[in-house]
Amino acid sequence: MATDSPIIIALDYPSLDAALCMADQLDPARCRVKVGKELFTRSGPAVLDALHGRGFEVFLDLKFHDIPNTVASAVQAAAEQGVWMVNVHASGGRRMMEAAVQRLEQQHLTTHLIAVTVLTSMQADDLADIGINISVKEHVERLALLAQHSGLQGVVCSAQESADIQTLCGDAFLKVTPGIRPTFASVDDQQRIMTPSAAIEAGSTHLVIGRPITQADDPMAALHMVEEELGQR
Ligand SMILES: O=C(O)c1cc(=O)[nH]c(=O)n1[C@@H]1O[C@H](COP(=O)(O)O)[C@@H](O)[C@H]1O
Repeated sequence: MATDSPIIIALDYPSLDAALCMADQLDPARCRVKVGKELFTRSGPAVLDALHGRGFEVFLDLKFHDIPNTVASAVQAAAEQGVWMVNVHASGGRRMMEAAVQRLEQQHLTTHLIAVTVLTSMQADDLADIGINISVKEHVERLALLAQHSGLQGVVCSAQESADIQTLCGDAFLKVTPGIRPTFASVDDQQRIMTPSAAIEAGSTHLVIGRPITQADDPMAALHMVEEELGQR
């Protein structure tokens, strides 16, 4: 079931049962869901089947980063399981990203392929630690352009960079932004954050939201507040 909502709920849970308990409270007409490393490592492809069976479009967030052939094969495996979106790390480089794009094209697979630029938990000093001595903004811009030139459909970035990327890469290029923090939520381990409405205003096409909803005392009330902030309810 396709939805127009920009909201993607991060199902960061340690078991299939816990993830499905949350999914069963959600409506696939009102949001998409994201399966990440913890849940997929514990539950395997069964979680994808269960979520697809409930009508959800799924973002499989495994952030592949490896040699080109390995990443192309992993992206193909994800797409063959019918996921709506899958991601790689842009820092894996042009040849890695191009190999993944080519593989999807060769296999006639239409899964959206996007690239992580700089993780939303990172700041300039984290980049300096790994030998990158330019600003977060410059590095995100560089990786977004590289992803676009490699044929990807968009990037994962912080909403703080959405406006820049919109200017550089255009409206149609997807800006999938975690680090979303409604005013009622705690910041947790995120660094480059924005509220849902500010993120959309800045040009984000999709908002990834986890703990502010999944760890709320009343997750459905928290989701409702986000939808109200976005003028969806
Ligand atoms: O690719 C991602 O989804 C991702 C990239 C990034 O830069 N930052 C980031 O937080 N994420 C994911 O987005 C989700 C954010 O969750 P919360 O911080 O709980 O809202 C987590 O599942 C992260 O793994």
